[in-house]
Amino acid sequence: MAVIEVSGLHKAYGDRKAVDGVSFAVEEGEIFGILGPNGAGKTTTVECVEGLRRPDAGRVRVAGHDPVADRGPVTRVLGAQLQESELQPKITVREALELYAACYPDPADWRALAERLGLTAQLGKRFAKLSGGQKQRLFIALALVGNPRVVVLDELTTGLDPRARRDAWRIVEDIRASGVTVLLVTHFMEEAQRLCDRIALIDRGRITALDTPSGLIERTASGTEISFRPSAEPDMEQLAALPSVESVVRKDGRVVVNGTDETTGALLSLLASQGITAHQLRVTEATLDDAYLDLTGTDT
Ligand SMILES: Nc1ncnc2c1ncn2[C@@H]1O[C@H](COP(=O)(O)OP(=O)(O)OP(=O)(O)O)[C@@H](O)[C@H]1O
Repeated sequence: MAVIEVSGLHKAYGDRKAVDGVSFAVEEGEIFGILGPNGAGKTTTVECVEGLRRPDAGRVRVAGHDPVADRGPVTRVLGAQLQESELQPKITVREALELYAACYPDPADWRALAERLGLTAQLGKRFAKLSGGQKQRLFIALALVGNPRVVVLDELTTGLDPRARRDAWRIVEDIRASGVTVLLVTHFMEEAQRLCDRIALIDRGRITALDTPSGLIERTASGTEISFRPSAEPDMEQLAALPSVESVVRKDGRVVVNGTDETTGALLSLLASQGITAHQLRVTEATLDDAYLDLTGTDT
């Protein structure tokens, strides 16, 4: 069942079309990624989902409710970690959690939440004294304290060091495992590939592709590259006739075959049947980066 439905969403700031006909549906229990370069319209899209912006046109529903007209019901099902959030510098972690918990009719146990997010030792610490990773973990806790069905995480790991980023990824996986649907905005490929069940690629206000990470990668022109030094000269025509082969070339004493995952096994069997050994074998799979460049023609 779709817990978020967006169809034909348009939003402009003056003459600038920030979102230009975006449609997607997020299924209950998935991590759905919105991936795109700066200024693509990601934040504007999720702000319309959160009810923070009124769409110029189109329909948005969160658990069947209109986020602008039905503010109350939407606030009860949706938790949000906003991009570049701030709290009062002097508020402590405990005070922030208590304050936010008091805003909901059926809040989560904030102490258990703090424990789950590794914040127990920081409960007495003031917001201004927290590290970047601790601040982000607090914002995730505040997004979860209302026991939401859906949580929106916007640029969660921007500015975090690699360790804090990996900690945040584990937390996102844990949130999904607890049954909460996640709408994740990011411009990090690795993050989208690792976490998301499905990804909408957005560029200049439009969705250019929507698929699973592996589905997006399969669509890319750059598939699997297999290269090796043959122990004896192979028959290049036979190599070119293998399944899904796009090209076979000789380069610096190596044979370079471009194909798909299916090509690798067939190639190794053919070489074995001819008594040829593939020395220094390298198999390179396309990544989400390649798919992104192929599908949008833009770098992140
Ligand atoms: N309040 C605003 N007033 C005017 N223009 C805005 C406003 N907010 C966003 N824009 C413009 O709308 C476009 C989309 O911005 P948006 O923040 O939605 O993109 P984004 O994909 O989230 O980008 P980023 O990754 O940089 O946050 C951009 O060109 C941006 O400059």
